[in-house]
Amino acid sequence: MKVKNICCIGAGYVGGPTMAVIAQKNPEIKVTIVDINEERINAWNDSDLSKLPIYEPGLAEIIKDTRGKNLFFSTEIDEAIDRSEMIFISVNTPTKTYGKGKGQAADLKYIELCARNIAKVATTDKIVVEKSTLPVRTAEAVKSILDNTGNGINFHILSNPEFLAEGTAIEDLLNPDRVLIGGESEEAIDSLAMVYNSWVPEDQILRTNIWSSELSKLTANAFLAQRVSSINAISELCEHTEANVDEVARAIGMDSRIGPKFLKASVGFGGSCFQKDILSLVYIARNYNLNEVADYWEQVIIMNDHQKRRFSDNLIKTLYNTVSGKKIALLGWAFKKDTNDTRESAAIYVADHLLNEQAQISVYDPKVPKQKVYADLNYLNTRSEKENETNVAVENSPYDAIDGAHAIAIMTEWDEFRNYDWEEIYNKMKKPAFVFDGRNILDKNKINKIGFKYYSIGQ
Ligand SMILES: NC(=O)C1=CN([C@@H]2O[C@H](COP(=O)(O)OP(=O)(O)OC[C@H]3O[C@@H](n4cnc5c(N)ncnc54)[C@H](O)[C@@H]3O)[C@@H](O)[C@H]2O)C=CC1
Ligand SMILES: O=C(O)[C@H]1O[C@H](OP(=O)(O)OP(=O)(O)OC[C@H]2O[C@@H](n3ccc(=O)[nH]c3=O)[C@H](O)[C@@H]2O)[C@H](O)[C@@H](O)[C@@H]1O
Repeated sequence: MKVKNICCIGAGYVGGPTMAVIAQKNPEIKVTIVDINEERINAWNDSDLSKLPIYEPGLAEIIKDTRGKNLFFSTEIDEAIDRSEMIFISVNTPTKTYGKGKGQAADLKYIELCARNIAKVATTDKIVVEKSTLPVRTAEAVKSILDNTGNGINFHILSNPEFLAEGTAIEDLLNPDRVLIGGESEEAIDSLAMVYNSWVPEDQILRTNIWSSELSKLTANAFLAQRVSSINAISELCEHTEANVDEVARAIGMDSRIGPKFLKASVGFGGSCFQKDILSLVYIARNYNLNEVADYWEQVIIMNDHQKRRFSDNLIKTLYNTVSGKKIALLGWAFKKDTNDTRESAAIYVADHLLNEQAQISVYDPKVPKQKVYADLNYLNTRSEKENETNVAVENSPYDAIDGAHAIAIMTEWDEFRNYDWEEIYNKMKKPAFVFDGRNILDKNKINKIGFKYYSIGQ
């Protein structure tokens, strides 16, 4: 069946870019993205494209091309559901913060609400596509809700996990390594494959059973995160042995069996998904009493927490064992470059740790607004909002952030950081001027020559 109307529930980092590309590549399909968050929908509809709720290179151009033609953003959820033959569920699936599985299991309440909503309003047959990342066997629950609370119509459930990375979302969507579709109904799978076929070659559209598809998404993220934790583990060993982690990464990455990607040592991975998805995998494994499997994957998170912690511990130790009253400038707050997303960013935890040691923090990030920095710190609940406000300054210019600072900590690998006038920065800082490069982006020789005391990861 050729689909004419698509609805996507969830106008977030996945729903927005994914549907924008689907709309651009399928001008004959009307795509409506709906969300309960009115403010977010209004921002997607803003005529000023710099106000879109998500920053992604290339996204604004596609929105400009498609919005109002065959791409629509709306809060009229029921109407969009009933009008569409295919409904993507792209809502958030965060780690549970309450009850059974607290701190580990994925919270599926938003998924269930979507399923109930679809069942309630749908009057014609629907293909329901799981776009959100879900624990393996969630489709069983979704199907049960749809079949038991629906109006006697047919629902086909597909799993179509998303593999885009933030900062390169548009590039990843336009040139995916593969599109994965899991399901039971060949016809439903064909309908979704046809949507992607407008730009993705058939041999890159992988068809599997629904459980393999659900589990592949968690597995892919677990493997990617594991590579980062593996190289970060080696980075600590490098610091004790005079080996250089970037050289080690290059040497092993040239082995075609290992490959060069995802071997960049860092202050620790962040982002909304790696930690949440591994925790979800660990929880599932424990539920099946597979404790060795659970312990194995849990270690990836333990290593990542250790890496964040040892970065700030090292900074404090180097600053003569105290940062009390000292100004520490954090360059970067986003969890990686080219995104305004700060979820689980290492910067939050490093700042929190330094604040516990009574440091004065200043922050500069090219894309993260001031209120987001405070919201991230307040969410931790470590101290009062007032204290965060007093001890943290968020600046609009990097030169203001570093003015009079004892140390700089580079938290995000924004390209612009490389090109700053580091001589001027040096002149404006307290001496000795320390730089802790959590991303290994600066030229060590150049920085040392200026007079900085430079510390990087794994070198
Ligand atoms: N952020 C990323 O790069 C990636 C995320 N994913 C997965 O995609 C899913 C969505 O992630 P994001 O887009 O980052 O989340 P997000 O939090 O940016 O967006 C989710 C949106 O869903 C809306 N929503 C929640 N419940 C709703 C309901 N009942 N009805 C209507 N709207 C509702 C929220 O208001 C929110 O705007 C998650 O499962 C995540 O694991 C997968 C690949 C990449
Ligand atoms: O499910 C998801 O949400 C997505 O999670 C990741 O994408 P994302 O988190 O957006 O970004 P990544 O590029 O994977 O980076 C994650 C974190 O690891 C860090 N990282 C990455 C690579 C590396 O070599 N070293 C390293 O420290 C990054 O700085 C960042 O903090 C995956 O790469 C996507 O395929 C997946 O769809």
